[in-house]
Amino acid sequence: MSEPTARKHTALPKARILIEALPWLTRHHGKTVVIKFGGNAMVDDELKAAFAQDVVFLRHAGLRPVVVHGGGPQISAQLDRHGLVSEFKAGLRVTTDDAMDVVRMVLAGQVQRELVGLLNRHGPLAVGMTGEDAHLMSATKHFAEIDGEQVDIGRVGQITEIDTGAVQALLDDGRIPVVSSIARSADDAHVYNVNADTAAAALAVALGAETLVVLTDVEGLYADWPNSDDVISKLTASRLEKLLPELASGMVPKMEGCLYAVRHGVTTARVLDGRVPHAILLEIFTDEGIGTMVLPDGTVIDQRDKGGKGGNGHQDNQGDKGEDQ
Ligand SMILES: Nc1ncnc2c1ncn2[C@@H]1O[C@H](COP(=O)(O)OP(=O)(O)O)[C@@H](O)[C@H]1O
Ligand SMILES: CC(=O)N[C@@H](CCC(=O)OP(=O)(O)O)C(=O)O
Repeated sequence: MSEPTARKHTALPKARILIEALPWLTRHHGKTVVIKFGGNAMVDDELKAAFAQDVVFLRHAGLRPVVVHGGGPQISAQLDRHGLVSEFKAGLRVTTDDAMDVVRMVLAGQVQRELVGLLNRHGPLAVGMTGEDAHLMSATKHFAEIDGEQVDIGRVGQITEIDTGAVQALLDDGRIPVVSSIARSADDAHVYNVNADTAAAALAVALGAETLVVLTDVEGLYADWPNSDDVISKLTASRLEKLLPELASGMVPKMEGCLYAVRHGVTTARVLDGRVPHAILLEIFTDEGIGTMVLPDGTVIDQRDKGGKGGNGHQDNQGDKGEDQ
């Protein structure tokens, strides 16, 4: 009759793992988390399935997850099939009227549908929408700024207004909104292409989210990219602001989005490696913080403050203290 005891012992590590999550479950319960799922982190089927599991896990753990997705590589591939070139200026796609049709078709008709399908394998949870639906995102024309000049990049929008009503209703109903980064035009009958990082950050602020999570295809924000692969584990808004001019194109909208989010009420913004399976669960529910965490200025971070504001396994990065306080 010793078997039940032996079985209990073998299961103990699992219990420890669950208990490790307890402070995080307590802290995040009922909180809104906006997750940006990016194009380059989105190309592997196993990773996509793991991402969907993580988001459903968050929902069942009592959080209110909202997914905003990109699809840059998928858009570029489809434009190529149509014989249209992909050109980026200041990190944004130059979007002609023809290209806009393709962007909308790929994001809303292909990428979003796939994500909704993956999430709904776990139950009737995900509902897809674009920024056009129920006036979720309104935008006006955005001009890229290159060397101090305003450059016309076509139908690229800057968000002017967010109406969170439909998203809040879905969240209140226990659903997982999956949002494509296309905005309705505030001034004509057409739509605008919005960078998905920017859209996710704006939505996180409008929803009063606790956390913005941006998945990408690198470990996090590198301190001296491309010369070194030292990841900045944690930094404050002011330090990030100083680093922004040194960042290269793909990271610019991500880190600008993180900065905007923490400067407008979001408690933490995190950039995570979407190539790591279950990166979201590791980040949110374990002591091993991964990736880069951006915190509002003046946040006091204590490694022992498990489950407290900003206190998971993220190590202080040198130079992070003092200059930002
Ligand atoms: N300081 C930096 N730290 C990390 N990545 C950087 C940095 N500066 C530029 N990058 C580049 O930004 C890329 C991420 O942006 P992007 O490819 O647009 O991501 P996604 O497709 O996930 O939205 C990285 O693959 C890297 O090449
Ligand atoms: C204006 C602009 O550049 N829009 C992006 C929208 C998709 C996106 O942001 O996708 P990723 O997150 O995968 O890069 C684009 O057309 O590629």
